[in-house]
Amino acid sequence: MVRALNLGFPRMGANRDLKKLVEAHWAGKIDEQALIDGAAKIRAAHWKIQADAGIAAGQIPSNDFAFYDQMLDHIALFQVTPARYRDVAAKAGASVNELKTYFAMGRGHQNKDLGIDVPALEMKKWFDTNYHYMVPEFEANQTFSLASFVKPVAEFKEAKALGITTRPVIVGPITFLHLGKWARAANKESAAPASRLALLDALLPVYESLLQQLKEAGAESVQIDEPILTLDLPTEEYKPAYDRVYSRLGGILPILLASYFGRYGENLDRIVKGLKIQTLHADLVRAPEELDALVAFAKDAHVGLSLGLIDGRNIWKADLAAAKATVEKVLGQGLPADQLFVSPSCSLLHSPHSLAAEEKMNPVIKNWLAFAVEKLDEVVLLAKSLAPDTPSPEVQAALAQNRAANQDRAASKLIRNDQVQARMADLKDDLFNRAAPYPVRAKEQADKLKLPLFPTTTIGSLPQTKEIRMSRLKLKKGEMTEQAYDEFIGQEILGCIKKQEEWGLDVLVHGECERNDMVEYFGERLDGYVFSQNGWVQSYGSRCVKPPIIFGDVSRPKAMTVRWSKYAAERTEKPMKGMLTGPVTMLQWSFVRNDQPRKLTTYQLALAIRDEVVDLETAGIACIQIDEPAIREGLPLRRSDWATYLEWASAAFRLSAAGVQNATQIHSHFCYSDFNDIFPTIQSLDADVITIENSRSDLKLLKAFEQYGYQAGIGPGIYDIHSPRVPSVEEMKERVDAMLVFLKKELLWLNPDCGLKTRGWAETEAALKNLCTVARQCREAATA
Ligand SMILES: CN1c2c(nc(N)[nH]c2=O)NC[C@@H]1CNc1ccc(C(=O)N[C@@H](CCC(=O)N[C@@H](CCC(=O)N[C@@H](CCC(=O)O)C(=O)O)C(=O)O)C(=O)O)cc1
Ligand SMILES: N[C@@H](CCS)C(=O)O
Ligand SMILES: [Zn+2]
Repeated sequence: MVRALNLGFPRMGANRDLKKLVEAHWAGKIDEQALIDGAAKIRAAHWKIQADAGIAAGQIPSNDFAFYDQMLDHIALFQVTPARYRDVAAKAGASVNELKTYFAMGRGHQNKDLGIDVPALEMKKWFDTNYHYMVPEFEANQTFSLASFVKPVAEFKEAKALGITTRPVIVGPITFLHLGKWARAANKESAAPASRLALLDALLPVYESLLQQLKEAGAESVQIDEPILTLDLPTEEYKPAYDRVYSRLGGILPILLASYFGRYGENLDRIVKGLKIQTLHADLVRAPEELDALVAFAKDAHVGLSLGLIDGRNIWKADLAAAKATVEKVLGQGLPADQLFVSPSCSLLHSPHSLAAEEKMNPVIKNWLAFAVEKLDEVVLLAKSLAPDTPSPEVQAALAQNRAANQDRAASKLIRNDQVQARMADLKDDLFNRAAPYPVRAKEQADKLKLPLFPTTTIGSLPQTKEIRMSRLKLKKGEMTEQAYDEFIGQEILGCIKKQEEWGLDVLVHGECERNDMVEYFGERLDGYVFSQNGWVQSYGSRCVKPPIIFGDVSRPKAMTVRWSKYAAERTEKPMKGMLTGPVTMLQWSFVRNDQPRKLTTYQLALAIRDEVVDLETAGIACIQIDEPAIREGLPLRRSDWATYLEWASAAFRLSAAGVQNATQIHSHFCYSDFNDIFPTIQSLDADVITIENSRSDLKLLKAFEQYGYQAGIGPGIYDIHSPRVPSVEEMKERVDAMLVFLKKELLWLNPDCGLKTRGWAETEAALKNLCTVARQCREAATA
């Protein structure tokens, strides 16, 4: 029998229960025991959903739960907690336990009375997803040991007590080391070895002990996630490491080795071959072309295969007939059915919980979708359809429904817009380029905007207070009229303008208070998009996003932002920045149609944004920012695939921006500063000003701007907004002076990092006042 298997389930719960639980705990509204009990209830509910769906015994994951992040769980489990967090516990005494230390690593910890002020660990994108993980930090002489609370064992036992046999999931040792970094101090000491794999000797015994404990607790197998196997890896270094790890761990428990988000490629032959594993999981949604190689590998190595045929990264119903045909092909090649599993392509962490709560969605489109709970049903249905005996009438009916839904989608008039198609067929080259080169534009912009040296601005959003979010909730529930909501938003924008004028900022923003999210807001206003009521996906910690869904050709029925931008611009003498989300980020942070290449969808988005850019200009907006924070995260995981992506991503941005006059200043923003490997692409965007998140990065990264002779405006964030800490004038001035080593003063803009929406007003106000003081000091120094 081919069996149904799952790799991971979304943690947040049907109603973002985990978010509410941990945030209530952080706010001091519930104690630690209530948090722990609440989390156990969420886990129990999720195991039951999977068991009830029919995921086979032993194929349900455990330890996929985390209060904050799975990598952070491993940091705590292996006691890799950096000393500064252990100091928190020491200073705070008994009031700080393991869980508090865990949250301190996730979100930082401040207690002025006790002299504690530690920022969070670094956070990074999890591969090409919109999920973020906490980066483990290693000392040169790092030691590892199991914490007294062995979470994977505890959760396995917890499920077992509920009558559910699970397979614990752990992040593999090589992925754990690869995704980590050397602590700064270790970096400085030349004693730090070149490769973090040097730490394997110390780490491996801890994994052995963990697997041993899992075995003693009754686990029959373990899932080890090694997603770095989809990356380019230096074989000569990684092959011996993988051999060593899996020969030792594979001797303790049967291993399901899982990689996802792409192909194994040459790593299959060069690294995975010969490893002591029982089953190999492959993402056949991202890499269907790899099937034959996988089957040959599995036969040769006598290894089972988990065929990841149900898309864990998107929300479309699977084509179960095609998936069934794929499995039958594998069976036809002589792989025994009892060594075959059908599964989601990756953990369902990246899928929203369930469609059940979607009461308002167009039922025609809803019928095309599957969220996590529905994906489990697909996996199980696929397994049942492969049973040797004739499928039951229920199975046949469900398969027929699946076929009908996919046929309905393919033939639907809803997905096609002839006007969009006509524009797409007529994309002339000049649409992709500004009328004049940068130096000409810069002069016209300077004449128009008359900005001082070191112009100051922010990245767009200002604090989204509880009051703003509650007003939006009331509007949604019909408890507030649209008129009252609009009046409220108008007042909020006015407040934002007054504050910015008072502090002395040069280019103002309206504050984005009318937006729930920088992608969802636009998705709600574009045709070809549908949005969910409850399709939340974890982004980091307790923060979630609700990606809108692109189901058809994208177009803009009417202006999306002009009303509030114009309103704001008319209420100040200072330039007001229009604020848009760029086409690549719209694509990257949405669920995207899978029936045409992503490039075409991005160009459609670019045309819609282009129309908005032109309308903003017509409305008198002289600076327009097109945010592209996700352009780098969209980079394919394999270097050989980069060039194609970068070419169309850059073209899409230019298509969105190039419709304006020379005197209109196009800004763009990126949430990262390490451009070294894609700098020519950044240059090719031809923006007039770029702002980047930089305060937590090494200033040396700015060297690329000098090296490549960057000539346009550049605003590296001069303070970190991720903490309520207010940076002093001196501290920011020092940072600006250090930046001037790499950047010409004529090009430098002064701004904070992005994301002020997550901050409160008190610290925002104090920090931005200081930032304006720094600008004044810089100007005085430059003219002295
Ligand atoms: C820049 N980032 C973003 C990414 N992706 C996006 N799609 N958007 C981004 O901004 N990826 C990279 C980073 C990730 N960073 C963040 C930062 C912050 C959040 C965040 O704050 N998420 C919020 C949800 C935002 C939202 O949609 N808010 C709605 C309110 C929804 C809601 O919860 N309402 C409550 C009532 C209100 C209340 O009690 O506060 C309810 O319905 O019960 C809105 O403003 O209307 C979060 O809370 O998780 C995400 C990613
Ligand atoms: N304009 C957005 C960009 C976030 S990446 C903001 O300021 O929050
Ligand atoms: Zn950003």
